[in-house]
Amino acid sequence: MPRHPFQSVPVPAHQAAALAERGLRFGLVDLDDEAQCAAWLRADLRGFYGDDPDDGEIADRFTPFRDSRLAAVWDDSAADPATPVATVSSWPTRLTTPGERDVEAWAISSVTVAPTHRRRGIARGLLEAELAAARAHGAPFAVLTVSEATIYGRFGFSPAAFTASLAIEQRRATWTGPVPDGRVHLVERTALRQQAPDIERRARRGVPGEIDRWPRLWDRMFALTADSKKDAGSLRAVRFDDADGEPQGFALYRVAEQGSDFTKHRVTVTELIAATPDAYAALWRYLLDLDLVSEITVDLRSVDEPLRWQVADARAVRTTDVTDHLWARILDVPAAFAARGYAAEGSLVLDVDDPDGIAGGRYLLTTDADGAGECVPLDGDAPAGAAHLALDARALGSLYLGGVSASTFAAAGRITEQSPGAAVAADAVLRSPIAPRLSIWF
Ligand SMILES: CC(=O)SCCNC(=O)CCNC(=O)[C@H](O)C(C)(C)COP(=O)(O)OP(=O)(O)OC[C@H]1O[C@@H](n2cnc3c(N)ncnc32)[C@H](O)[C@@H]1OP(=O)(O)O
Repeated sequence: MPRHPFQSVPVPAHQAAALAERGLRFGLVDLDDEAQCAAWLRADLRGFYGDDPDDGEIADRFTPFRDSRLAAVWDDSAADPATPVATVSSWPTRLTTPGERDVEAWAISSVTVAPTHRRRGIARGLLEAELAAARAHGAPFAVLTVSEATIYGRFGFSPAAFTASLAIEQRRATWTGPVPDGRVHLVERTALRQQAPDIERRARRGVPGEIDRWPRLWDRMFALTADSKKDAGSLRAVRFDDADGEPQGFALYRVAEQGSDFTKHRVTVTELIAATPDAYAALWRYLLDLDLVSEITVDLRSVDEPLRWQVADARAVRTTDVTDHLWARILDVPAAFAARGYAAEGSLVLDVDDPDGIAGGRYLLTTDADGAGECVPLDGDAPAGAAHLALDARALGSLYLGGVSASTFAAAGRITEQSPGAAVAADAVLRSPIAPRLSIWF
């Protein structure tokens, strides 16, 4: 039985009919049909070149999908008709927005089309059906993380939050930041697993771009799932408790030897989550003080890490990669803009072009000095004094979390100022003091 109503939102009849004309069956996976679920999982893993799971692994690996809506395309004329030739999964999630707010978003994942069936418009059918399902559910956004940056723009998605990978030359990175009260404890990872979601919930309130994590993701992060247990031995866990003994942050890391020189271990930080600046400082200081270490690497960090400003030699914290990570597709402009906070009082008119006919129109966004905003469709002319911009739905999706400036987009020719100085005025209103970031793949 589906556990949630959204899992039964059907695929649109016209999409199913279009694929049926090509001899393909498009529909939802029956979550009560174990064989169908197993075949869907195998097709999904195959699509990403993952190992084919053995029968004993299937139930465990399928666990998170029990809370998702799963759709598939089957080709009854294929040699193995039971295994889908295309897969997609989706679920509603909370997306953190500027001003410590959040909005519902429709997360899309597991988009695969079998190599034998590619470039015939099947993924287009899946994506258009997902956007229809998201709207039927009432989500103002659809979000995803991408394997390639060239696929999803055509469906109205655009990068909205970014991540950085860091390589830290540990001996040059002498700690000069604060030394907070409280203690870092080496802890047992299964106990920390229970505390981690609460710490993360508090930590992510201030970080636009984060979405809900799910239980199996946590289990995997702590090497507690069948497929991650083999790596459990090398995983180290530390927790920071504040002066009152309250857990406020934790880090997970692995230490590996580099050849025969025992002074040059490499530390890979797999997670560092801090609900307070003290926890952040204490955990980084702990890592930078580890003995016998030459390098610390970490992925999926903010593009604007305070750490850079907490070490003696800022060049010891090297950014090795910056990439788009969360892609967003705006579906309901008034609902989306009512669900974030604003940096300043202002009045913006947005002329939004959306070739898919989803989010287009003229909107008036009015924000007050307390950071609240109201966004309504506007029939007439822009009010006097309002900053007036014309842009497409993708540009709007990128601006939404405050991670890309309107001025940069104006300079890039991606938005047009309809009133002088409109981009700078929009930046004053839309900017986020915390760089948007998403710290997981989904
Ligand atoms: C959210 C996620 O799950 S991200 C993961 C995406 N999946 C993967 O990377 C797994 C490996 N790749 C695949 O499974 C498939 O190649 C997919 C899903 C990327 C594309 O599936 P297809 O059925 O071949 O795509 P389809 O034929 O519907 O193409 C739709 C459009 O995207 C374009 N397109 C498809 N694949 C790509 C690509 N890799 N790069 C750029 N454009 C692409 C097509 O040209 C087409 O453009 P148009 O409709 O504007 O003319």
